[in-house]
Amino acid sequence: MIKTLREDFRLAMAILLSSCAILAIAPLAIVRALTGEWLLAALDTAIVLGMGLILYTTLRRGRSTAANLASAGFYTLAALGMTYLNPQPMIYWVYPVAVANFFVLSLRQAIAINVLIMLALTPLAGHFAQQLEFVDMLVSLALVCAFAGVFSWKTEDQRQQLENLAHIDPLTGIGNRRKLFSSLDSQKGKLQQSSNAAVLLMDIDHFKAINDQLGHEAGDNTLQTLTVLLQGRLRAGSDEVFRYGGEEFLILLNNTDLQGACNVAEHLRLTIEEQLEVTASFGCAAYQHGESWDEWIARADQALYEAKRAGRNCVRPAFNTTG
Ligand SMILES: Nc1nc2c(ncn2[C@@H]2O[C@H](COP(=O)(O)OP(=O)(O)OP(=O)(O)O)[C@@H](O)[C@H]2O)c(=O)[nH]1
Repeated sequence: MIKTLREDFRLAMAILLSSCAILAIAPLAIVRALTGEWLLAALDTAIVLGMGLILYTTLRRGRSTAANLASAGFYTLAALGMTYLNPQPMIYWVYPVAVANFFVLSLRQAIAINVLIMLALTPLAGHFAQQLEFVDMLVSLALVCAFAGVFSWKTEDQRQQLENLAHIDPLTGIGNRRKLFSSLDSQKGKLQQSSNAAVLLMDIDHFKAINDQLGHEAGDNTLQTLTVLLQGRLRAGSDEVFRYGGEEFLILLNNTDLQGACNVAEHLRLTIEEQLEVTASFGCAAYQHGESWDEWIARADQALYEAKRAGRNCVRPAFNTTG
């Protein structure tokens, strides 16, 4: 869960906001009950319970999109409800809510929900002593939304750039080892349920000789050409290729058993031999129920080692260690 929170900024924000809202509103509910403001006290209690429920389900599921929409919708409606009951002081709750929407929802969703908030506030114009006061409130709310929107858009843009830097290999433009593990984690349920996925670990043969004889740039070009070739031969949408190490690539094949994986590897091996000036060795391993990602890849690595030992330019399967 801690890892998910570190990686999912919006989920972390939703959890932080719900926790803060509960801590801030619970004492208000008690004070209002003690001073006899029963309606507001009941509404505060409903908000605390609702936020508590959302917090609990968000923490249990660890997924952001639906939980974030639910929590944003809930606290927005709560703030509007409070404002309708007691417009003058309660309208100040609309400001943090409008800002929070930009950090919990996508930019479009936040803009849409904040426009709806402004529209929902217009019937309250009559509660202000002067019309200008109400216009002031709407304009200041729009300004706060504009600043929060630009800030959250910029933050999201920078977060995306950082994520790309951390996950994409700059030479080949495909995912690196970190991206592989985050991709495996995101498909965890599917992979572990179907137990029908395989990895190919592929290593170029005698790659050092290419660097030594033709230069590092020629070596780089080979890696780029090979990447394009691999991408062109795999099933778009279901297979993924990652740069696992220097001249080592990992191919993740969904809905593929060991025999199918070996067939794909053999096809790739022949294509590389025909079209490039290098050859490659392959180790294949089908996912074995209950094993960790590291154990799965280690079996493919052992099979690759056997392919190298057998003379290179060949494919070797990793047999299951159980059953
Ligand atoms: N040009 C280039 N070379 C790289 C890159 N990353 C790793 N290498 C080189 O890849 C070579 C790998 O060499 P080795 O591990 O000895 O393997 P090999 O020569 O392919 O031999 P076998 O794997 O046993 O067939 C090293 O010379 C690395 O410097 C890269 O990004 N670009």
